[in-house]
Amino acid sequence: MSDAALTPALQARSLSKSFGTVQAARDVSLTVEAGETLALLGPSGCGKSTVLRCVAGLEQPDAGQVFVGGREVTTLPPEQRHVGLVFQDYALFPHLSVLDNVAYGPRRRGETKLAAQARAYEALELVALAELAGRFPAQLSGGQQQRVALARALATRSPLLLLDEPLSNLDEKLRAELRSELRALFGRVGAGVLIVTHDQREALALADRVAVMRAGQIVQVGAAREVFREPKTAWVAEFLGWQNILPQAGGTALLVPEEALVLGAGDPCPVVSRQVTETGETVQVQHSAGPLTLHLSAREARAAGDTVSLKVVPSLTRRVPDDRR
Ligand SMILES: Nc1ncnc2c1ncn2[C@@H]1O[C@H](COP(=O)(O)OP(=O)(O)OP(=O)(O)O)[C@@H](O)[C@H]1O
Repeated sequence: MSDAALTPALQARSLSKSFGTVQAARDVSLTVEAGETLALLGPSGCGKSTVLRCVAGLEQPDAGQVFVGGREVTTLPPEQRHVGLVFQDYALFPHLSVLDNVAYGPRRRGETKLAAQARAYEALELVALAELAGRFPAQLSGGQQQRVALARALATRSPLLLLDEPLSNLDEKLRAELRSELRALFGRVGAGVLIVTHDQREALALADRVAVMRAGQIVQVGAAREVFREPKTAWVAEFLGWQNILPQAGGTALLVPEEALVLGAGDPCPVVSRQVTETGETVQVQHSAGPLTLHLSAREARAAGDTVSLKVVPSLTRRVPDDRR
């Protein structure tokens, strides 16, 4: 492996940033390896965009350092950092063709018109839009415009791509389509990708690793599946969509995954509420361990009456600190 492949695409070291009395980022450190996608995931206002903006050079951190491809860029302006940016409002130039929108960056950095356009074509091919190169932004769908914005970032050939909620302006169908396209695209491009999102599904679908942020700090980082399967605290579990988090004595909580629930065994538990879903029903039952939510198939739902026999397999549950307040 070459040195370039070993050098991380991004290293952020102990970044802190305050706005007045709001500490938007507190001692945030993260690494994005070359070819890796890391999702920065957290609720609205937790500081995700602030971290991204400090990395991009759109915000100057109060403390900490930023290295892109091994080069320190902490005090450099955005255009000298060699990063590709894609933001929520991916504002394309309306008066330029798709090709010229994508060629704009390379052109500004001094490439000849021909070289810049060749590079733009290459980037448009990566996002499967080369045949629309002659159109103007107003003649494209929202999803196509978003792909042009991506192509524009790809045309920079930066070792690091920064994406802030890149799919948030699209409808659900397009989001689902682009999600799977993006993952394949990131794989082909080989750049490191830092993607900011508050959408758990997006993080799981797109990222190799996930860093969960809360109130300016990273509270858990790891392989995406591992973080979703093994949240370290009750707050992280709740944020990631876990439904069965039972408060316990001593400031802890019991995490009960669905696979720890065995239907048809154990005590009969009263059904407290039930809701029809696409695949069956979601029911809440009162178990001796506490209230539990479970998803029943249509057949199981038909068999369930006012009570459901339910056993919790203790070895599949986990006790974690309850830090939700
Ligand atoms: N330029 C600014 N001036 C003042 N406060 C700011 C500024 N930018 C961000 N903040 C504050 O810093 C905190 C973190 O904001 P940030 O935009 O980084 O959060 P976020 O996690 O990206 O949120 P969202 O998902 O809603 O975009 C918030 O309390 C926000 O109000």
